[in-house]
Amino acid sequence: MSLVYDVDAVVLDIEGTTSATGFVVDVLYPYSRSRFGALLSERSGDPDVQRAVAQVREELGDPDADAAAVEKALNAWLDEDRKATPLKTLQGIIWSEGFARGDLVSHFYDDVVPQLRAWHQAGLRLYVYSSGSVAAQRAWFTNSPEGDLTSLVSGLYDTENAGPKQEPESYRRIAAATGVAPSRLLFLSDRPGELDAARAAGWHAVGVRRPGEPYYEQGVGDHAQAGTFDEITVSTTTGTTGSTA
Ligand SMILES: CSCCC(=O)C(=O)COP(=O)(O)O
Ligand SMILES: [Mg+2]
Repeated sequence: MSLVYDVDAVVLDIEGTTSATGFVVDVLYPYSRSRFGALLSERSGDPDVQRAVAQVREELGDPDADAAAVEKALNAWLDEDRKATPLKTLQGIIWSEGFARGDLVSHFYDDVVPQLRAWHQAGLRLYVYSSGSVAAQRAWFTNSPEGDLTSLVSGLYDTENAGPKQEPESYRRIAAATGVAPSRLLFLSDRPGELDAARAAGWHAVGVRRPGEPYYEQGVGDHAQAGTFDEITVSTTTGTTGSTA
């Protein structure tokens, strides 16, 4: 099936779409798991840590949960791969420091970076909307195997600044923030619930189905689908580029 879109911006999911879930789960998750304890005990005065800990306590329904209980909850959510905002905030702090230190280098599928460069060159704006925190996204694009890609990206959205990925309102919020009309936005994701929410907000949506990814067998419902970014032709009749990531 030929996938051709005239839009002004492409919004990218990361895990399962630009990048392998296996890499996130096998490399990034253990990296954060082994560092939650130190973060909670040594950086409890950091405002981002404080905010995330308050959110964990709220989710637990226990305002007095101590550091051990908070760490236990974070590890349980990691085991379930639950995309809880405070978990993602704390992971983002740990990962961005790991990327800056040179412990970590991100992963992109081979077809992704050439296509992002081509779309950017053609005048399309590129945005990211991921459950991973904005700090994690910035580190991810800064520390790619192909060097710093942040100049390709015009903005970063996560569940904290935009809201849950399966709710149409989050996509309306992103459209308003970018100033791009919903009908001029294309969302690429591996998860049908996210594609449904984007479409309900008036966006174009394409499901990316890569063999070996968790949602590959389930498919993307009645959404248009692509196996790689090469299969998606995107052009813009009105767009201009810019990078604010
Ligand atoms: C650089 S973000 C790391 C991946 C991650 O933690 C995550 O939750 C990604 O979820 P997505 O919404 O991109 O599928
Ligand atoms: Mg995903």
